[in-house]
Amino acid sequence: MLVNETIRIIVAGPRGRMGKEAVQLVKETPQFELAAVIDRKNEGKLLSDVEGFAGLDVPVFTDPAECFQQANADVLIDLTTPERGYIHTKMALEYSVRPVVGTTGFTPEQLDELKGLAEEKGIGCIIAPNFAIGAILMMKFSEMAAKYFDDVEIIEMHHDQKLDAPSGTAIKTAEMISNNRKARKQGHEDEKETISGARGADFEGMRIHSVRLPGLIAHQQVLFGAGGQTLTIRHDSYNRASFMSGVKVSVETVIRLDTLVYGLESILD
Ligand SMILES: NC(=O)C1=CN([C@@H]2O[C@H](COP(=O)(O)OP(=O)(O)OC[C@H]3O[C@@H](n4cnc5c(N)ncnc54)[C@H](OP(=O)(O)O)[C@@H]3O)[C@@H](O)[C@H]2O)C=CC1
Ligand SMILES: O=C(O)C1=N[C@H](C(=O)O)C[C@H](O)C1
Repeated sequence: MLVNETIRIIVAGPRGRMGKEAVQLVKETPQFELAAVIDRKNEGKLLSDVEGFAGLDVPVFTDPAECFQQANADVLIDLTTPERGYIHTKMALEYSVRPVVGTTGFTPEQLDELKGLAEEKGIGCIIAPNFAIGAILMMKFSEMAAKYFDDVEIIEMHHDQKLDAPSGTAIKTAEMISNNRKARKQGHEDEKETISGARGADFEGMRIHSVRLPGLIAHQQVLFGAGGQTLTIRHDSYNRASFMSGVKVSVETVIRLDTLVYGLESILD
């Protein structure tokens, strides 16, 4: 694909909190064109017939296979649920539509399978647990800090409509920290939970705590501790527009990849 060509995009989950922002991003970006949407409701309608999408005369598909066959799209942006997102991503690759996936909650086995499929097809796929630049820096700084601090706990805080826990960002942060940290049980060797779950999820001996409250959007603190000091690295998303510059870069980048990239840290300069 030539650099200045229009990129035709399918958005899956257009009525969702992130999907609405993604549709808006596609609408306002001159090089992007909305080709169709995948929505479990409104089959056969135009998106412009759905409340909140005036002027967007693109078809709504419930069946993703039909959508990929008919929409002549270059890229899928998926912002749905772990189960649907995996199905959509796999199917998009099978139809040679490049996925940009914000949906979290995929298993390591699913990620491996999708990577294999992208490579078999020789096309790009980006799966990004967090599109916000500040969150990517938080993860990178945490990876750096782990060279100097052996003990770390992650506290992620989200709105109470979130389906997956821990968040995709928290898992990715733990994975990046583990590049510089040896797996090791933290805390007292004899510690006991008197209420189950008190110490959070266990990732190679470091703990991840998930907070869910109305009023929150997406927040994370990475706490490092050593003798006589702590270091706190924190990121906050106060709205969902904060994720959209990362979605835009991902769409522009996925076109020229021939493999699956998991996390935006490797494609940002
Ligand atoms: N990578 C990143 O930077 C970010 C990622 N996310 C992730 O994005 C995903 C979406 O988040 P969010 O927008 O808050 O969630 P929402 O619940 O607001 O939106 C999800 C959308 O998916 C649709 N959907 C649900 N089930 C199905 C199905 N079976 N078939 C087709 N569509 C379906 C919903 O439709 P309906 O309304 O009918 O239920 C809805 O439109 C989550 O996985 C979240 O973790 C979120 C923020 C940032
Ligand atoms: O569901 C959300 O809202 C978010 N999900 C992503 C995650 O699981 O990390 C990204 C961000 O934290 C918002």
